[in-house]
Order: sequence, then structure tokens, then C-alpha cells
Amino acid sequence: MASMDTSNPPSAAARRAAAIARHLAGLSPRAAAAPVVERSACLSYTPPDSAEPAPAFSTLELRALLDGHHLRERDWVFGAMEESPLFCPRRRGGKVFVSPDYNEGKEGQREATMRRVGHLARRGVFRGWLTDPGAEAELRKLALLECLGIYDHSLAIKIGVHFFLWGSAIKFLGTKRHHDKWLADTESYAIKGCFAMTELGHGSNVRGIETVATYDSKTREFVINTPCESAQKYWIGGAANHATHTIVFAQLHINGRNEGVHAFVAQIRDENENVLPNIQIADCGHKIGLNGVDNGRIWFKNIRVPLENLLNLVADVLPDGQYVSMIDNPDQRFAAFLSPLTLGRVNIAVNAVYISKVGLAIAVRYALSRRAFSITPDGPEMLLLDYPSHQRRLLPLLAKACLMSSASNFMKRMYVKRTPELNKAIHIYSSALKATLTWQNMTTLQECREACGGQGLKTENRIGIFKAEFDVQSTFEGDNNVLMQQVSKALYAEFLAAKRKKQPFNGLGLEHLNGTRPVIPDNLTSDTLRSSRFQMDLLRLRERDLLKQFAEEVSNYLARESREKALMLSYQLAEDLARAFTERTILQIFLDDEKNVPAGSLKVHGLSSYKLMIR
Ligand SMILES: Cc1cc2nc3c(=O)[nH]c(=O)nc-3n(C[C@H](O)[C@H](O)[C@H](O)COP(=O)(O)OP(=O)(O)OC[C@H]3O[C@@H](n4cnc5c(N)ncnc54)[C@H](O)[C@@H]3O)c2cc1C
Repeated sequence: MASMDTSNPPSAAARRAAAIARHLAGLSPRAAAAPVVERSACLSYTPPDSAEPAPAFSTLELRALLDGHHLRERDWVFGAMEESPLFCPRRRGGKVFVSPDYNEGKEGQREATMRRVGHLARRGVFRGWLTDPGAEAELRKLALLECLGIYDHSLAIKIGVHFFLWGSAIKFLGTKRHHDKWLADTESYAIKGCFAMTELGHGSNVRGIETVATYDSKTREFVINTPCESAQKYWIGGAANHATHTIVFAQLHINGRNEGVHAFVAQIRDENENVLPNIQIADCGHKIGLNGVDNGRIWFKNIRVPLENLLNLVADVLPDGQYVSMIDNPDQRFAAFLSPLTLGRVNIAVNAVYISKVGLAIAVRYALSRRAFSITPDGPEMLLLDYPSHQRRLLPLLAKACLMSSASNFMKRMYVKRTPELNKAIHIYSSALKATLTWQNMTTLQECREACGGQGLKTENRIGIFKAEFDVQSTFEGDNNVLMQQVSKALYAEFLAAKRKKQPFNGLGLEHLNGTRPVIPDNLTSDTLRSSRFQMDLLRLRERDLLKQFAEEVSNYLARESREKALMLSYQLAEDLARAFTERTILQIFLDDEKNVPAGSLKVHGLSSYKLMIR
């Protein structure tokens, strides 16, 4: 330590002047003695890709398995984003990182989203999305939207509302006249569509909506009206700023009779984006996330739309006011009107898994470079991922994300090959997987956020902002809890049908219920616990027991209550059963997928380790 000369101490002013001089020269008080802060291992950074040994399997093969399809198209759309300043690319270490600026205000984010949509449209990303026929075209569209969703949730939702809600309603609820008039213009963004189903007073309970469309046979028009405040359309994506057209869900009244919920097309803005007369629009305001989407509220003051604007595949009104439908049962007719939501659910489920993967990639990479504490005197501090506790926090989530990838690919393949016979299964699987995969995404993101410590809170590091951006996935296009109730109700119906017809279970993977109860061995060795057979048996056993208990409980209540009330009172078993069904389904799909992977390193070192990490 240098000794101090105290015989003639400098004045305070002299000390301050010396400090300022040192500061201006860029030197700290100790700088003369120790000129540089030493580089510390805990602050050094080497990208894990170069510091860690290469994996024992091909990551390209793993990517092909997890992405499942259209790898080249995915890379192409990533390229289309990286090349444009609209996507805020930053180049570092030979890589391009793209991410929106979430620090922008609500209006700035909305306009940025719309400009990005414009860029993608000009690049031809949406070509054929509604007009190309066949499963291949649908899978391509889904692949591209998945990539856009990895970039930004608002971008994917803005596009999803336009194509998957407005576009699917025109395509699947409309007939040739609607297709001819609107599909091509939707694909080119000549018009911008939105989807007005939810109202302030009714969200999950769509059947209770209060907007009315009254048929006027004299003018062959429908008069659409918002009769009360609770009937205002609420949360409508695209309505606040940009949409020119909307699908309006309303109760159809003909000659004083209510025929139930139907879908109509209405224009809400002109080509200069001015709101049309007798339509009132307000903004839903700032949200906790998804601020790049302009959600709005809409009131209709007796606007008139022509008879042709009824989407008439399911039911039609003849000019004289006669109501005709190919579906007699009102419940089934109502269910048919909700069909555009299915594609949205499939996409939400897939998107949730991708976001879990992004969160996990960030958290695992951080854990491979961040060091904290040393367990030996003077030894280097440990990498976070070398802590068994940290592995335990992240790796089972990684395994689950990979299993859920298989499930989401299965769902997509089933959806694009849909037939009328598959509709029930598609509804059940898409409801179950949408709920489970989006809940799992939130659990994963929270763990990833904490695993990154304070850095997880920085918007720039993405995970924290993802929590706010993707939280809404559990609510829109079917609230998760309500969807899971529908799953257990459907399983109950399968149970009753099998019993009544004295026929074995067939479909939904329930065939295991036809066999004997799986036996759990008394002596549980480590090998047994890790075997696929044992894990599958456990999940099947749980599902079997819960279905039986649920059916018994409902039947007990039915002795004195209505069917609706009996199901409502059995909510706890209903929730447990729906979860048990979904988790068994997810494992079963993964094991089936695994069988199809050719023998090799991916099977041995990649997939088998996922099964070991499940908990
Ligand atoms: C950002 C955002 C964007 C949206 N975009 C659109 C859009 O473009 N178009 C559109 O039409 N809608 C849109 N929505 C609306 C969305 O679909 C609804 O919010 C959703 O259907 C839930 O309705 P709700 O908000 O009224 O909740 P509610 O139905 O009131 O549910 C509230 C809670 O009650 C529970 N609950 C409800 N019913 C039951 C029951 N029977 N048993 C037990 N519990 C129950 C639910 O689980 C939930 O937790 C959007 C919503 C948001 C937040």
C-alpha cells in the first residue's frame, strides 16, 4: 500500500480539482497503481455453440423432426424479415437478431405491425393462403405464420385475425358468392378483415350474444343493431384502427322468431379508413401485451346489409324470409358456426410451443455462460447449468417442449387432412392441446425468466416481455378452463355411448380402456421408472380411473339434478380428467413419432434423453 504524506495535506479544492482532472483523463483514483479492471471469468462470454462439445446427434435432424415440414419456406420468411429495417435487425457475431421495439407506445407498435404486414405482403408471403387448395398449401401457410409468431405475437395475431378468423369464416361459413367477392381481396390485403363475435356481456358464452340481425323481406336486407351496452362488440382485433370489413355474429330474427347465432359480413370503414355512418368504434386501450394489435369495440346502429351478406353454408334465408338449414339440430348448427375458431386454436397451440422453445433457448444459453459461486476455494465460479438444481429446473421443461412439438405437429396434420368424420376428434384435440400447451408455455416462461435472474427482466432479453405478450393465449379463441370442460364432457359422452351400445372404445386413443387395467409392478427399479411402457401405463391408469370416477359422480348428481348442473358440480374431476387425457395423448403421440424416427444417433442420444427428463 502506498504511504501518504500527511505533513502538508492538499486543500479540499485541490483534491476536487485533482479528482476532476483524473476523471477527464479517464483514470480512477487507483488507476495509476492498477490501470485496468481485471477480466473476470464470470464476465467473459463465449457463445455456447463454440464452447460446448458438439451434440452426439445431428441438430439438423432434430430440427427437421421438431419443425416437421416446410423448412426451406421457414428459412425464406426468416430471411424476408432479416433483410428489412422494419424488423429492426441487429448484426452481432456474424448473426442477425430481429426483434420488435417493445418500448414504443401503443400507436407506434400498431403502425409498425401494419408496415411489417405490408412488407410481407409485397414479398409474396401470403400468396395462396386462402386460394391455394389442399393440405400442402395449408401446412405451408401454418409454417410461415409460425415463423412470424416467433418474431412477434402481435404480428402473428394481426395476420391471424385477417386470414384465420375473417378469411376462414368467409371460406368455411360462406359459399361461392362470398368466396368470389372476398377471398382474393383478402389475400392481397385490398380489404382488411376482422371478426366480431365477443361482446362486453358475453365472451365464452357466445350463444348469449345480444346483437340482433333482423331480416327485412321488403328490401331483402338484414338490419344489424346493438340493442344495449352489453351487446357492444368488444376486443375485436383490427377494429380500432385498420379493419375495413368484419364478420358480425348476431341473433338472426325473422318475423319475430329468433333462429339463433348467425354470421354476416359488414363493411365498417371506407377505402380511406373512415368509419362508415351508423357504426361507432372505440379503442379497447393499452393492454399488458399484444399492443401491436388494435383491439376495438363496435356498436351497430341499425346498419343494413344485403341478403347475400349472410354466410349461408350452414343455414340460409330465402328472399321471402323462409329460413332453411341443412342441419336441423340447433346445437349442431351453432357448433358449425364456431368452426372458424378451430384453425386459430391449432395455431395458438403450435405457437405456444415455439415460444417455450425460444424462452428455453435463451435461458439454457445464459446458463451455459453465466457463472455464480465457486464450490472450491479459489476455484472458478460454476456455470449455472452445472448446478443440478438448475438442470432440474430447465431440462424437464425442455423435454416437455419437445414432446409438445410432436403433439402440435400431430394436431396440424390432422387438421389439414380433416374430413366430416374427423371433426369431433379435431375439436377435442385442438381444445385440449390449445389449453395445455398455452398453460405450459406460461409455466416455462416464468421458470426461464427466473433462471436468467435480473437479466430475465430486461425487455431486450425477450423472456420477460413474452410473459405479457403470450398470457392472452389462455383466454382468446376459447378460454382454457372452458375448453377443458368441453374435453371432459366429450369423454363422458364417449363413455356413455360405449356403454349404451356395448361397443368397445374407438378413437381419441381411448382404445386402451378396452383392455385390462395396467398393473404397476411392486418393485420399482430405476429402469422401470424410465421405461416408456411404465410411463404410458401410469398415464393410462390415471385416465381410466378418472373417467370412471367422473362418470360415477355425474351419475350420482343426475339422480336429483339436471345434466348441466351435474356436470357443473363435478368440475374438479372434470378438470383432472381433461388433463389426464391430454397428457396421455401427448406422450402417446411422441412415442408413435419416435417409432418412425430411423435408427441412429438422434433416436439414441436425442429422443431417448427427452423421455428420461420428463417429470
Ligand atoms: C387481446 C384479445 C384479443 C381478442 N380478440 C378477439 C377478436 O378478434 N374477436 C372476438 O370475437 N373476440 C376476441 N377476443 C375475446 C376473447 O375471445 C374472449 O375474451 C374470450 O372468449 C373469453 O371471454 P370473456 O373475456 O368474456 O371471459 P368470460 O367468458 O367472462 O370468462 C371469465 C372467466 O370465467 C370463467 N368461466 C366462464 N364460463 C365458465 C363456466 N361455464 N364454468 C366455469 N368457469 C367459467 C372462465 O374460465 C374465465 O376464467 C379477444 C380477447 C382478448 C383479450
